[in-house]
Amino acid sequence: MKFGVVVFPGSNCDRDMQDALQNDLNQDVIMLWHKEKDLSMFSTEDCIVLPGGFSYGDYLRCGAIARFSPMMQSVIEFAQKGGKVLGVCNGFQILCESHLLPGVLLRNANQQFICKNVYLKGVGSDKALKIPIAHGEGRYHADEATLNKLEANNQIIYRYCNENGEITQLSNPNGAIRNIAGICNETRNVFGMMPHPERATSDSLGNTDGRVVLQSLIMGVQATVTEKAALVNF
Ligand SMILES: NC(=O)CC[C@H](N)C(=O)O
Repeated sequence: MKFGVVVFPGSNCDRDMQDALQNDLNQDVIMLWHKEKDLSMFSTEDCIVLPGGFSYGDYLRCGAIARFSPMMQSVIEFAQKGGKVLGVCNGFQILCESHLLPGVLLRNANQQFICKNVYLKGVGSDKALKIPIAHGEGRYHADEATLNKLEANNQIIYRYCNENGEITQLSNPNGAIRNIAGICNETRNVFGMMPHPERATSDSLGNTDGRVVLQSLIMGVQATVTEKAALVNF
């Protein structure tokens, strides 16, 4: 499995993602400039990553301009063929703006940029993962019908929780509806999350919980059997 990491003007987590995948998880990584369009070196077993950052300075809405980059047309076609796509933070915002994932990311409830460690729970898992967030527009929102569909299809992959894995209002850092931190599409090949697993993959960073998240992409498994069911195509 190969990874392609798309670099937009204003991306700032592209090198972190490359480093985490290459050096901490021993994967092949190709960096892709957003003005390019060629994804012919990737098969549908591979994964294109849209990293975090401030593409186009977050003008209009986060991700609203990056969505029109030439590379995004190829990413959309790649996803439609069943190729795997992961969007982290700004990448998640771009995936929602591109309609590869349902819903939107709104300004945080407290109107502040929030940069801290939070806890996440994978669907069906008891273990809380400690992963950093760093965003100003991370409050996931969708209409009731979409949310009910996401729940029914097990598409809500990660929710904010407390240290003990309890999903509470206090453990929700940005006011995201139903504590949603990450979702996947119906066909389970496009995945977006606000927290940054690539910032938590090495002992030198003092946290390796992000490895569980990225490993699930690589191995096609999640930490638990239930999570595996939820991420069946990963
Ligand atoms: N770390 C990031 O990707 C930041 C995302 C986006 N620019 C925001 O502030 O919401």
